[in-house]
Amino acid sequence: ISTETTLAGYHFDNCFMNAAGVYCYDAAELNQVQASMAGTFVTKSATVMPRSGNPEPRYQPTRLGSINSMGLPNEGLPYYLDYVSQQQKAVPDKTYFQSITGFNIEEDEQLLAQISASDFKGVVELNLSCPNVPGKPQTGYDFEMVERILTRVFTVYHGPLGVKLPPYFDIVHFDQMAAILNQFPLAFVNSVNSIGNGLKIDVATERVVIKPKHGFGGIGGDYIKPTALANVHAFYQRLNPAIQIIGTGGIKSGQDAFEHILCGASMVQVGTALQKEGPIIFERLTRELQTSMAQKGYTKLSDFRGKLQYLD
Ligand SMILES: CC(C)(C)CCc1c(C(=O)O)[nH]c(=O)[nH]c1=O
Repeated sequence: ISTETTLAGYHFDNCFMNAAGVYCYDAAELNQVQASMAGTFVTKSATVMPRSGNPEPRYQPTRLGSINSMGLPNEGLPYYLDYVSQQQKAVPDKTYFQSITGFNIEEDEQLLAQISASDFKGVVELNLSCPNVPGKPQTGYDFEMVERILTRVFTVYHGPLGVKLPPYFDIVHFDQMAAILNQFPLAFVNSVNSIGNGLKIDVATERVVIKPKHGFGGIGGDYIKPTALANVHAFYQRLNPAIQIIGTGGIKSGQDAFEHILCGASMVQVGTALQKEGPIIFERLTRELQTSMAQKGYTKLSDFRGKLQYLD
């Protein structure tokens, strides 16, 4: 029974990997994912300049998941390009993901130009949950901006590239976003990023639990699995089949991964549960997915990928 997969034309021995932002800030963290049973890793979203991010506490685990307002702390794109370049030489038979996010179109273009000028041979994940013009919603919720960014991106960058999307909650938004995404030669769409601006309260102290943004932060974990599955399946139903889906959100068991793949995912990313359990989790998740598959007589992911059935 194999949990291998193919994405952007590359083969991966395992369909599990980290979600950007988790266990991917620096070499110390990335080495642990690289040494684990994960099929590959994605770096923390890199920006033009290194960033220290928001004041702590900025991440808190909760009983059912997590809340974070990290503020994009990262070492800057050159640091990650150097690390990936080392890994491409040390472990050449794997393909790596570089996440990036600019604060405007010019920065996106600058980041992609840096990647083109490097020896990077992997896959780019453009994080569209980044802030935009003040007073406007995050990029992923500003549809005209998404179209402008992707038009520019595919004019300047010609390697395999996908986008990390925030969750959508309205069928018309699935339709509108799919109509935009289908215009571009995207390798993949990764749904979902955390559900934005949730609030976790410590009732004993009657206080919020993270410092930035008066305690408001992105929500991950069990809370977001139904939304994640819906976004994965909505885009799987609507996108050109050449655009594959990465499923992220609420995966803490092999069964959760099975559900994402049943909805159409070709790769699954783990955030909150990885943060809690560490990279050893990939052994448990792989074993549990294989068990789910065995119980149903499946031997490979394509036996059931996207085969969610309806009641009609
Ligand atoms: C939320 C942003 C800081 C604008 C982007 C980076 C990011 C962060 C973060 O660095 O706070 N956290 C998430 O859960 N998802 C993200 O995409």
